[in-house]
Amino acid sequence: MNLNDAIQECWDKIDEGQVATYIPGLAKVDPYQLGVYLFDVANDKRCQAGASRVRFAIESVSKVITLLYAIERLGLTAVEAQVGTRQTGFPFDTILNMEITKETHPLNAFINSGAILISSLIEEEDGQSPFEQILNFTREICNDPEITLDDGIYQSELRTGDMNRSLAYYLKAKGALNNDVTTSLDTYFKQCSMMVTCESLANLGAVLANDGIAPWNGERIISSAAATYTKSVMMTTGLYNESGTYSVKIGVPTKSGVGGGLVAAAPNHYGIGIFSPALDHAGNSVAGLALLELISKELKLSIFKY
Ligand SMILES: NC(=O)CC[C@H](N)C(=O)O
Repeated sequence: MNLNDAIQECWDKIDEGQVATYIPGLAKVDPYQLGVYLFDVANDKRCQAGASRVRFAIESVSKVITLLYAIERLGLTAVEAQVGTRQTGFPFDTILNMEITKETHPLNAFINSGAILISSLIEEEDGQSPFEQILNFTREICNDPEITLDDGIYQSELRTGDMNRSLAYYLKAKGALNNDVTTSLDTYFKQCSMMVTCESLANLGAVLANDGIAPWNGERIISSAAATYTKSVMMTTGLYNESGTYSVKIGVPTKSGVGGGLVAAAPNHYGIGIFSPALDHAGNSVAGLALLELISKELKLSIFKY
């Protein structure tokens, strides 16, 4: 398929969304950007188009990476004991996700409470802070040594992160947080502020699509069980309350971030990274999802159909 034509076809969708304004560093981003990077795992081919080399804040796509890292460090059983795999009927950052259900543990790892909890599971090791370990792991699984923290975004997250603070204190009050509130939140804010490209996310998707093995060098980065678990959770909760909508429309495990990034992993086929910062009401990239839908249909990627 011609990716440039696909971008043209989805371009007008940008006008249906808005960049995230609740984090000032993201409000400044030009909405008129759409980029894609495709990593064909089966045939070891890559192609890209549009704003595929632009760096943007990873935001909630980092929740995939910290989940994988926590599973690698603690084991799947230990992580499953701390966080659920259920959908929520509420936005990703609300305390209702925990208060309504009266559960001690967050419903899943991709709402903010679940992600803060996962970040709290990672402990300082060999003098490396939890964030330093996450950054190193991100560079490895995204095959991108140039990923760094953007201080402007990080400061922005700190300034406007009171909702996340309330979630962390709530978790602490319930006895669910594994580290102190300050460290857990700092790790979370920093992981959201890492700067990636479509290629970095396509590489992450490619590892997941390839059952945990990096297709660029044949080395296993994560266990098969971690890859399977994470893809399942991406399918059911990766696009928040719209996960069901896109399960039907796209049918590929996908995770979004409010920086406009999307990572998709089509098992045994493709790792896909997409960037377009204008978001829908749920916090998902509007043009990005339109483009992913087009790609999924064209390349026959839905896991439910083929
Ligand atoms: N959905 C997202 O990408 C949210 C991440 C953002 N840093 C927040 O905590 O609100």
